Amino acid sequence: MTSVSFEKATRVYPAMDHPAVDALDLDIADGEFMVLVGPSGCGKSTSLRMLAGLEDVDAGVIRIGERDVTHLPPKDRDIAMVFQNYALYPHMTVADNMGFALKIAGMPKAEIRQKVADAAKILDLTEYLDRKPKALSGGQRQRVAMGRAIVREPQVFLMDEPLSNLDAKLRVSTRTQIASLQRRLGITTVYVTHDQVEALTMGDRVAVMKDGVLQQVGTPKEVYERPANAFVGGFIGSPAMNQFTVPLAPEGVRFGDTVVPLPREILDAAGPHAREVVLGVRPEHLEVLPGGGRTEPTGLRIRVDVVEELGSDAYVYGTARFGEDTEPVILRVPGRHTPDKGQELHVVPRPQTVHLFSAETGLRLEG
Ligand SMILES: Nc1ncnc2c1ncn2[C@@H]1O[C@H](COP(=O)(O)OP(=O)(O)OP(=O)(O)O)[C@@H](O)[C@H]1O
Repeated sequence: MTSVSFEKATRVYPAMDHPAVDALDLDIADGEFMVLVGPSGCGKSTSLRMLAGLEDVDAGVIRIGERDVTHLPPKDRDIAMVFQNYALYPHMTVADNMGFALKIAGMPKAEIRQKVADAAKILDLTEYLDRKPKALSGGQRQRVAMGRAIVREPQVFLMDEPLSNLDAKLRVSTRTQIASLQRRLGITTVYVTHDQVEALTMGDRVAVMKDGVLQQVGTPKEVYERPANAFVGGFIGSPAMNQFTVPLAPEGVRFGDTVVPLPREILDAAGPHAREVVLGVRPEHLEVLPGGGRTEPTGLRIRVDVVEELGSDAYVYGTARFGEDTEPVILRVPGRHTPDKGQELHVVPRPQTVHLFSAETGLRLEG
């Protein structure tokens, strides 16, 4: 059983006014693929480096399985790390790069050869074993870096943005390969990325961080469907969730000249003194009201600025007017109903799809 746990793990770099990682509590199960995700500077690499033993832990404890590894040197942790730049030795062949750690550990040559051959087969690298890294494509180099980690049969894989040097198309295919390889090998993996799409498509669970603080841990579906706060709501999902600060009405929230009704428990959760809340609506959950009817159109008025055709769907980038203010809005509409630039639309959120966050704390308001 190789679980990993961070227990109030903290790293404070000298000269920083807040911890780079602030009392991180995170349990990763045996065999789990956990993705740490967040914007640049949120502390995800520092968390991974603390787990690897490459960074001091100023407070708290880190465990791999039952072992307290907080102050163990990297070599005694039974981990293998895949770095962003792959860190391959240019003068060595692929086979020597992959077997290097085993050679240092004193493993007999025949055994090394066998392990390297097995890993090369899994990674489709057999025909490249005698080449030097410079004679490989970016994707092949990435696989050699993976191979070097696999041959060590570690208890835990650590990966820090391992796809960032690949072009967009290769990144998509490689992330599927890594995720299925991890599932086949069943080795507990901690993976760092700033790319939320990568996080959602690869992770069994994702841990979202901001400013050194863990915001939410959950399955991709959980963090997408029930973001714990406005930050997670805005960070997870592409294009981003629309967020509007709107006034509360007795039965719901005022959205343009329409009241969007909300269940009593959610309104109560906003608190007796709240006058405003943050309404989060994903682009696919804003419905365009039919125009040209006899009744006055209601909802929120939006002017269309840009339309991005995707074939089956289109993204509509517009501007909404809120009293004196204007706010950018993104809608996803079926391709056959694409509006024109400059057109005015009236939209309302589909019932049961809105997210409500406190205007003061940003926390999700629950019923
Ligand atoms: N060696 C260091 N000395 C001082 N500050 C550091 C050091 N390494 C990182 N930091 C700071 O700690 C914070 C967290 O950095 P970290 O590299 O963990 O973030 P990250 O989320 O991985 O970002 P990125 O995606 O840009 O790599 C940042 O504010 C960064 O500037």
